[in-house]
Amino acid sequence: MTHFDLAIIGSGSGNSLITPDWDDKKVAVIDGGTFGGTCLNVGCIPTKMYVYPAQLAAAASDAARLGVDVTLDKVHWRDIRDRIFTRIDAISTGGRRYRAEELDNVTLYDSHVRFVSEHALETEDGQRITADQIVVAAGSRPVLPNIPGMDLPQVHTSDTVMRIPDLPERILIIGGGYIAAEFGFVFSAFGAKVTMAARSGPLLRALDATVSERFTEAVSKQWDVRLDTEVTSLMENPDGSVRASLEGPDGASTLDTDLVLVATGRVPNTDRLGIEAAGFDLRPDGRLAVDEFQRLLKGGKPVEGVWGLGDVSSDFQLKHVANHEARTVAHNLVHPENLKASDHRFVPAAVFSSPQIASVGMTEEEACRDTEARGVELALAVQEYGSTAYGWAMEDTTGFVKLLAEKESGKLLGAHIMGHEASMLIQPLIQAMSFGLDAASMASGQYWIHPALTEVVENALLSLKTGTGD
Ligand SMILES: Cc1cc2nc3c(=O)[nH]c(=O)nc-3n(C[C@H](O)[C@H](O)[C@H](O)COP(=O)(O)OP(=O)(O)OC[C@H]3O[C@@H](n4cnc5c(N)ncnc54)[C@H](O)[C@@H]3O)c2cc1C
Ligand SMILES: NC(=O)c1ccc[n+]([C@@H]2O[C@H](COP(=O)([O-])OP(=O)(O)OC[C@H]3O[C@@H](n4cnc5c(N)ncnc54)[C@H](O)[C@@H]3O)[C@@H](O)[C@H]2O)c1
Repeated sequence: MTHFDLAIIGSGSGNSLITPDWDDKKVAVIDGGTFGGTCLNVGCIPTKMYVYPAQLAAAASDAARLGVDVTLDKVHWRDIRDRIFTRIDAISTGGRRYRAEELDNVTLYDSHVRFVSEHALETEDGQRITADQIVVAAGSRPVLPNIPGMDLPQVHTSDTVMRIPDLPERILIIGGGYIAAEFGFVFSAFGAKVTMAARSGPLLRALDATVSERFTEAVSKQWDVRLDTEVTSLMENPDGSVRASLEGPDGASTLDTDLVLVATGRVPNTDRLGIEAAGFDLRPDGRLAVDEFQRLLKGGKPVEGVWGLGDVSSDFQLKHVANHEARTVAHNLVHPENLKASDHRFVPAAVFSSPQIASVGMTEEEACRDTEARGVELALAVQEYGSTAYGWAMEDTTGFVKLLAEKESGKLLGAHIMGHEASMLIQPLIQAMSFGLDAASMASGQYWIHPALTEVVENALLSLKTGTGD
């Protein structure tokens, strides 16, 4: 048995916990998968490294609208793939080497571990690790629906699809959430024929209804979207392609495809952690229960010295949230007398598809419920990109900013943007919500560069006509 001051399960966001505070202490980092976790190896970073060239490829077909003929000659899938993973694999390998070989106080275990009690873990080969403090940062993994044929080699998840040898001619994407939306765009921009089977319509239905409806409408022009459609089985054809059986609003049909991407959500990795041996509380969806200080709970009470962060315990499966929670834990590990709480009030998210989407705060439905319950009036504005000078320059017909605020106070409740660089345009709105800036002061208390696209945000704020306006 080896005892540590700190043991961290998971080298994704967990890896950032080893601050200089631990230089003189014994730390174990334990990871049974690829060093660096999801975001680096199979998540945010490689996907966005595909999204950017996909935007370049897609620009070719859009340019003619503006009087510029651009032809897309070829997408070099292998070159793109190798450029991406040469960079990423080196970061993962270098990070692993640093932890494994270059720090005297850190021991790296390349193994899955399970809890055997509150403060004790066991590796796959039976080594016991105990620690004064344990952080569970074990992430999540793709969930595979129970469909016959899921085990065919042509069936991929986001874990494997980015490393395939060649761009498929036809791809069937099962699911209508974030991963489906991003890969739908990448593969379609690269020239594959994309079909998306979404069990329930419209796509991205967890987002604000206007976004979800208008996104579904926009991408239905780019790829074949089948709403309210279940994939009931997958079978291999003699030529190596796959025949999918679909059950949709018009009844049963079949579809031949070369590759299937399953994007039907992710489950927290708690089922492989021996949680029952330690008795920690789980949420109904399998996440570890934590309090606002990121302490694991047992019987509803915080457990001394055991913490959870990121996808394994969070309400949000987002890297910036995992990073925020890691900063909370990093502080709390060394300041037990002055615990800091995580702040989940204004968590933004972006979907890097085309059109791009970004949102923060309440959806319209949530804001209606919230304002009604509090007896205050709701102000709502939708401003089209096409109503601003930059929107004219782009001949934009799909982009918009939707804002929700309390009418009298001008307090912003939600912001939803769809269109060019939505993930950047939303940042001042996140800032306003985080620091309590009301809509009218934000609109008129600063210059907005003319004729930048940010004017669409300025005009949306002005359109809200909230009580604090002139
Ligand atoms: C395709 C895709 C695209 C994404 N894009 C974005 C994006 O653009 N923006 C965004 O904010 N988020 C994005 N996300 C989500 C983001 O990647 C995750 O929220 C984030 O990486 C979670 O970090 P984590 O530290 O909680 O877990 P991880 O980074 O997954 O780390 C968990 C680690 O724990 C290890 N582990 C698990 N169980 C055990 C065990 N029992 N013993 C030992 N080790 C174990 C795993 O091997 C893994 O390395 C994306 C996700 C995917 C899949
Ligand atoms: N840009 C980003 O921030 C980003 C990008 C990718 C992933 N992520 C994170 O990863 C998480 C997982 O992504 P995801 O797209 O897999 O999940 P998701 O929750 O966004 O979407 C899952 C989709 O699958 C559908 N579905 C579920 N079971 C199904 C079944 N049996 N058959 C058909 N459809 C089914 C759901 O209706 C939903 O449309 C996201 O929720 C997000 O938090 C973030």
